[in-house]
Amino acid sequence: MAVDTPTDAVIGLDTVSAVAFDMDGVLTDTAAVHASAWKRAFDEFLRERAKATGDDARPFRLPDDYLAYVDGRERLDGVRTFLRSRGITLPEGGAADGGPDLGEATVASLGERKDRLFLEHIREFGVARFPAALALPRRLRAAGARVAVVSASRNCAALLHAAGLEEEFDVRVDGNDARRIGLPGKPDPALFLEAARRLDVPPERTAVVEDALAGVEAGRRGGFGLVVGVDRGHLSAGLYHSGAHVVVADLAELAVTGAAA
Ligand SMILES: O=P(O)(O)OC[C@H]1O[C@@H](O)[C@H](O)[C@@H](O)[C@@H]1O
Repeated sequence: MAVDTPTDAVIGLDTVSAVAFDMDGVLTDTAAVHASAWKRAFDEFLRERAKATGDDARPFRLPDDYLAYVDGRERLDGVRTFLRSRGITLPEGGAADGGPDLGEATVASLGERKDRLFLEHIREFGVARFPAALALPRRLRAAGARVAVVSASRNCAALLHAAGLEEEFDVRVDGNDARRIGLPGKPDPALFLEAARRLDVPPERTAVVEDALAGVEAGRRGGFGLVVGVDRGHLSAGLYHSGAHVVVADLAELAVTGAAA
């Protein structure tokens, strides 16, 4: 992806009139919770597999494996993409498939194991939102812009509720919609395009705000008017490389100018 000259950290409502926000790592402080649940699920599987086959048991690396193969992707797509990076293919399995037993390990059972670990953590510790996660959508709506939340997660509605953000968006497109309507996950732009369609604003007049490389790539491939990368770690160069027009460390850095028609 070509790297443009970075633009200012400004959402100008003369050029865009809607903003689509990713959730995990952008609005809610949950990217690290996903990452550690993935690590526990994959490491257990890799250890068991190595015991049985003598194969490579290198653990899931944080943050590299998470950022490259799992972050922003739909749950089962994350399982497949990481396993592929280790040359491992598993049967798909199904909803009733479970059990951490090596003989029964499937794409679905690994995804379910991770989801159990993720939800255990959320139940125990709750969901924190970033301070500007409330202020920025409110500021945008007050200026006449429409706002959406777009997440690969099937837990999106529950997390928005737990973070006190469920009333703050005009439109939500999440992992359950993706499954129901058959939309491909990020880095495909389908989820963001669906949000723009529901907002009734063309992509070129919609901004995307994303922390994941796959999500930034989706925004750029979808022809969105402004793609903002949110760098919560040391990912700035990667976000620009994936197509971000501008990268900020937090939503609070984004200024809003003008008013939507
Ligand atoms: O397993 P869930 O809650 O449906 O989430 C799917 C994915 O959702 C994304 O938002 C996260 O970046 C990923 O880490 C996560 O795996």
